[in-house]
Amino acid sequence: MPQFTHYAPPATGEPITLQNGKLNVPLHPIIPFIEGDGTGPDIWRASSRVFDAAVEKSYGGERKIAWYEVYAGEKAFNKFNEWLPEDTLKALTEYIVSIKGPLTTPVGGGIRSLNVALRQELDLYVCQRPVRYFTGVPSPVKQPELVDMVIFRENSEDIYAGVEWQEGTPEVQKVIDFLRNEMDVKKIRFPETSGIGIKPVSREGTERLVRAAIDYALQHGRKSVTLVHKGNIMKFTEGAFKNWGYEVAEREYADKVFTWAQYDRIKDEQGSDAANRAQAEAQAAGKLIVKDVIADAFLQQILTRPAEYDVIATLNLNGDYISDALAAQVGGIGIAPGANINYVTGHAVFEATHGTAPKYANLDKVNPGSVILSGVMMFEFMGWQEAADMITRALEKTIEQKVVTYDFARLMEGATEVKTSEFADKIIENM
Ligand SMILES: NC(=O)C1=CN([C@@H]2O[C@H](COP(=O)(O)OP(=O)(O)OC[C@H]3O[C@@H](n4cnc5c(N)ncnc54)[C@H](OP(=O)(O)O)[C@@H]3O)[C@@H](O)[C@H]2O)C=CC1
Ligand SMILES: O=C(O)CCC(=O)C(=O)O
Ligand SMILES: [Mg+2]
Repeated sequence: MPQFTHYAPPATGEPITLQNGKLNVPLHPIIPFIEGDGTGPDIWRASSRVFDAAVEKSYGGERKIAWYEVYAGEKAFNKFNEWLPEDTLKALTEYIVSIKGPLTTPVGGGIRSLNVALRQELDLYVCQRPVRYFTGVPSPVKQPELVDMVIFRENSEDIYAGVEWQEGTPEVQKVIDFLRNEMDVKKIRFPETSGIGIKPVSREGTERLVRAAIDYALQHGRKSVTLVHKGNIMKFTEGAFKNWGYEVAEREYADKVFTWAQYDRIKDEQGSDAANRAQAEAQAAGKLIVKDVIADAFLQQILTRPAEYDVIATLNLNGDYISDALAAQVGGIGIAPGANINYVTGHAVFEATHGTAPKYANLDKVNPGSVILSGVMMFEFMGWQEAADMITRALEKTIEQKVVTYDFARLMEGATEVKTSEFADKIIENM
């Protein structure tokens, strides 16, 4: 057990451990949580009551979470003069499964984004974000129920790695000189006034992400995994992501998948009819289809043909944009959950897709649904399926009763608008 300097774990409760690649969850697991900034405290107060009630009602007192508050963001800075204290990293590492609210990005600090820093420190290489429709939620599209996707966003590489240099600094000048003088780069349009960012995308990073997406799809009986990329332009990063994705699928899942790369090879050698036949046979045999689409086409097709997409594997920045776009399509960011996971070490930090929504801080106003559904994902990850299902059913019922927070109420006819805390009360009542 590591030594904690400022805040120690609760006296009762036991750690979750990893044994032979499987999580071992005790009856009273210690689970660290970060309340979050802005609307985080309002949302956490409401969500944690829902979690405790679901566990109590599902297991009659036999199981109970020992919550362990750890600090990051503004609360950590105000208490300890640090944005991301060492104790927090130790706790998230030691106790394996944790949950957090949204965190503000410090202005002018050394840390670019606390969220990205957490993902990098724990090497949480998958950002997993399921997107489905809940009956009754106001949506801007005609058939939101056709959206049922799970995004696997690469969480450790890409332009998000933060390798960039500011315009006008000696550092950026050095990089530009290197590119021009040693790498024969002639295409930087305004070299004297450019900032430069570097986009690393690796074979290992791609393979572990695509592996996680395929494993998930196979375990959950999904029909396809789509690699979303902009490889026609960024050939050695996003294009390589596509190629490496197909390679790992064919190499490691040969008897379980049929890829569009295979389709193309059959088409080249034997013609379209043979390729279509091969794909139809693979589908009839229950094989998972691994396909790809260019990111801009994907963003229009999720609106025009959402039923064609299922599990999505994509790079970091594409995944960030796609998460919010799909969340909006099924009714908004207020109910968009997520998780940052390392499927090898078992480490997982659950969190909403949205940010701190600072203009609503301390108004007890915003929708806690995203964090509540992130908790559902956490319970599923822990194998506490009964608690997860109880929350999902109660949330569905509450929305069907049109008891909703402001974000849904403003778009729904006949809705009863409630506060964050009252929404949680109603969910608990509906359990
Ligand atoms: N993982 C994380 O911790 C993340 C942190 N951030 C950080 O959050 C801060 C604010 O970012 P910003 O770009 O404003 O994005 P936000 O997601 O915080 O807010 C944008 C808008 O989304 C809507 N919204 C967000 N959360 C909710 C909710 N729970 N219920 C209902 N509506 C909601 C609101 O819309 P409306 O105005 O229409 O009511 C809000 O104004 C930044 O510092 C950013 O870096 C951002 C993303 C993720
Ligand atoms: O860390 C941040 O401020 C933004 C992160 C983000 O937008 C996301 O994870 O979706
Ligand atoms: Mg985002």
